[in-house]
Amino acid sequence: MQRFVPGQRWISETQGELGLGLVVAVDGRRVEIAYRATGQERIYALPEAPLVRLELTAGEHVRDRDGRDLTILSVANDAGLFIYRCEDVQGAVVALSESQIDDRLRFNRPHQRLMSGRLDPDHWFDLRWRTWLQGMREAGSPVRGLVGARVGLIPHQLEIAAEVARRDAPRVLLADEVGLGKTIEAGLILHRMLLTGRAQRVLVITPEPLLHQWLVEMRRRFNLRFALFDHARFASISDPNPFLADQQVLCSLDWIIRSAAARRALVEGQWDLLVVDEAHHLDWSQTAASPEYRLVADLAERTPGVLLLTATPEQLGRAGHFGRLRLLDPQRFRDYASFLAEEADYAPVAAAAAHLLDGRALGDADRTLIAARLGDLDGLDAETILQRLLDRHGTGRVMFRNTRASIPGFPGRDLLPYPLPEPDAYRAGSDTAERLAPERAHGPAWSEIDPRVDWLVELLRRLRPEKLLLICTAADTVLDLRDVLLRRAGIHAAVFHEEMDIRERDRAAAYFASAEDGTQILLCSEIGSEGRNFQFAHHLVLFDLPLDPDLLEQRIGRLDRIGQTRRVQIHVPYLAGGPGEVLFRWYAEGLHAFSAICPAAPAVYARLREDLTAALAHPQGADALVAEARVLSARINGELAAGRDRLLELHSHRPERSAALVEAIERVDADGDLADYLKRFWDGFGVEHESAPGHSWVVRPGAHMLQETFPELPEEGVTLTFDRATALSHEHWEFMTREHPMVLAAMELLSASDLGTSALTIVRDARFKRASLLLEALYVAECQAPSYLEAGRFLPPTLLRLLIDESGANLAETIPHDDLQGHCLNHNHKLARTLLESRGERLVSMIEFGERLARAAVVDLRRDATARMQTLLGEELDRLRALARVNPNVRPQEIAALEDRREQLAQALAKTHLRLDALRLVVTG
Ligand SMILES: Nc1ncnc2c1ncn2[C@@H]1O[C@H](COP(=O)(O)OP(=O)(O)OP(=O)(O)O)[C@@H](O)[C@H]1O
Repeated sequence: MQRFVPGQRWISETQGELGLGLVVAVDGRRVEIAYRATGQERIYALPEAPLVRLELTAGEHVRDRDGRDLTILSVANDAGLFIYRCEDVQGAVVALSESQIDDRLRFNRPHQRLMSGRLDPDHWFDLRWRTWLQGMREAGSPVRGLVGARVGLIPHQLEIAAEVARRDAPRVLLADEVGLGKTIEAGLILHRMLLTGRAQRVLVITPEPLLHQWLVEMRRRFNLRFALFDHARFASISDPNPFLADQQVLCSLDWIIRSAAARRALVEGQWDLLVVDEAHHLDWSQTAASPEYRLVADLAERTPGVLLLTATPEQLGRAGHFGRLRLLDPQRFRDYASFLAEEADYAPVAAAAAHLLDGRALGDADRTLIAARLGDLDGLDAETILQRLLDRHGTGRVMFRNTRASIPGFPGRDLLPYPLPEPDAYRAGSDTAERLAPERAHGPAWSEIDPRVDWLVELLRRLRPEKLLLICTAADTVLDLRDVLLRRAGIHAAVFHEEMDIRERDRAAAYFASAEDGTQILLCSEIGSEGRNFQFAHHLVLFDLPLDPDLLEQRIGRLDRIGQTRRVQIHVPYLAGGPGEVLFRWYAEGLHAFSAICPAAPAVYARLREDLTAALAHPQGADALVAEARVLSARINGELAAGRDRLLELHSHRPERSAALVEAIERVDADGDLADYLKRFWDGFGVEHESAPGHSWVVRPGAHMLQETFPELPEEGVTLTFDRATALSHEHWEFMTREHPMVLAAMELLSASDLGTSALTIVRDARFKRASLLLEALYVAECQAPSYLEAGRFLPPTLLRLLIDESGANLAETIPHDDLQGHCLNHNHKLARTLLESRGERLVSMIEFGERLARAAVVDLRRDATARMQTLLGEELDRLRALARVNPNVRPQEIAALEDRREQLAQALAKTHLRLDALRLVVTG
């Protein structure tokens, strides 16, 4: 009789699908086994329990409960438990008690199963084969991580994501203009990095009003479930560092700054990737840095990957911009004065490059200017010169900025000004600030005399039922407006301001968004002007105007963003004759900032700030101010358009590259294989599925499921679609791609199980000799390496299919898997046994033939993968080294990391090993 000891691992002889069992209790007559992978428990009577002990030997591969891949070096016995001495992928030696072995261990030994007559239906063997093919396709795909997101294929976003995610520890500033999809770009980058294992611990920090939107976007578009940390959650986790309890964390900068304990824990959070949204709030000057800045600097110092997001990188001036770049690379951006000098030095070169961009030849002066940077230009075509300039461009490698001008599809915007009489009470005795914001200077009674109130009531009536978003500076104005609208006109308004908590704000935004019973208007304080998505509305009311032009653009960007279907109507009421009119004219006639983005606005504002202040105080100076602003902004816009911004844009989006990405994703989308594959899967597991209207499927647990649950399938079922366009218009349906968690988990479930690892089929086909044997063997070559190395790029788990005949020849090339359809013998145990016993010896030698062939094939695979890796990383290294000589943006650590990566990959690929995954004996006749 076997001696059972708690902690030992056993396998059911008759129900292998239960998975790997763990002895949890034993007495003289019974043993209790828990099968944790399938959530089952069984009690067996002793002594005849139908169980086989799991005994691994040196050289075998195993995974522990923490997911570490280990190779067994030797085995010892400690009071009835096997203790395996193992080596992990980094070469460290560890001891592994058998009780700690991953419950989902693949303990299948296909030849033993086959020989002992434990057979599965053919369709499982078939599904195993298809699963490996799917996995190989995914692992080797150049668009891995970009396919599974529920996003439209917008070229500039895909290119930025592919470029950034490719880098070792990317540290970049994503600075596309407002509403062009920075959140989507960040999501794509982290989706790809998570999927390939390059990142596991991700921290996203946003301003508080954007928390929920991020949470929802990550879940809905990328299937990423972030844990939203606030004070309550932090306090409820008793771990020494509560952040370590979750891998993907979202929290607000506001909360972190308030809580010293949370700040300490956050900095110790061991993140792989840090994302900071609305990063222009991180204030820095040469003499001081804000607490927010200092916190992010601490985090950025300890985190390999950093993405900073801002639509208005220079909102708080050039120094602040430099400060943010410094967070990304403190060595490169060490000194503000040299940064400014370098930038100034660069402008004429970039202006010269603009000639090339326009297809014009370089004049002598421009040629000399560029040659001074690039060396001899003889023999170089325009494309090469531009390429080199891009590589050496000042902030090129760390900053990406796309502008609306380069992205088609925005419907445009119209300005609708409304001059209104300024009440006498506002004019008398008020200073400029008070006249500019009378609603804040005159107490709650302001709404009784302010003409903007009646105007608003009238506008709402006229536009009903169209929705309006109103933005003003202060929460008090929002509250006063809400009251007066209700009192005077019976209009209910939703409000959104900083004194509401996050749930109240989200509720208000949803109330406004609701098409059926939502409010017509949402009254927002400035807090609503950042990051939020309100593009379902087409009317924006600017109840007052901010002084900072970036803030104005943020406000307009709530509606003028991707997804807007109509021209945005910008309604601006202002009080005529006073500073309100001056400010309006400054934007409307000086900067033309309402009708389109004015890239020059921050620079013009910086230069004419004092003149603006003077004209606000003395409105008669407005004409001169507006004229000056018009000339200056035209000039600066012209310079920007002709000069370095076009280089930056080109660097941020190279159409030929992004077109290739779009095409590759479209090819994957169009491939119908996935639907067919999943249907087989669902059929096998007893999951019900039926097609439903509008390119959708309804999938739900069946009455006779193979196991209690199917991964990622809720009890009530789901509606899903394989079609991207449908998924975009039906956001509550699952978008099923090969990167969807259900697909990945199902594949993992099958390949980790025993299902389909041994089968026996009789195939009647005139092409084959009567009663001869063919052995279909599925081998998998696997390179076990730490996931950050992305060894799968060069050698994904690779399926080797062999079809061995009795003479030892491999017929796999001539007879494809799909040709071997027949009658499987899993229910005819008697015939199966007779066959296996009578042909046992032959079978053993066929297995040996197969083994030899597979080993030889692995040598080739290893060699080819290593050569591919050396070539690719060698080229990348050469390029980086060449670049580092001329562009200080290339960090020395980047080069060292790449060299190290190449070395580690070479070692890992050399250890690629072979595993027999499944066997099928085909009897022809
Ligand atoms: N590829 C895409 N497919 C579908 N929707 C998209 C795509 N890109 C962006 N959007 C939508 O367009 C809007 C703007 O995108 P996003 O919020 O990422 O822009 P942003 O640049 O971060 O904006 P802001 O500057 O306001 O912070 C969002 O509603 C987003 O969901």
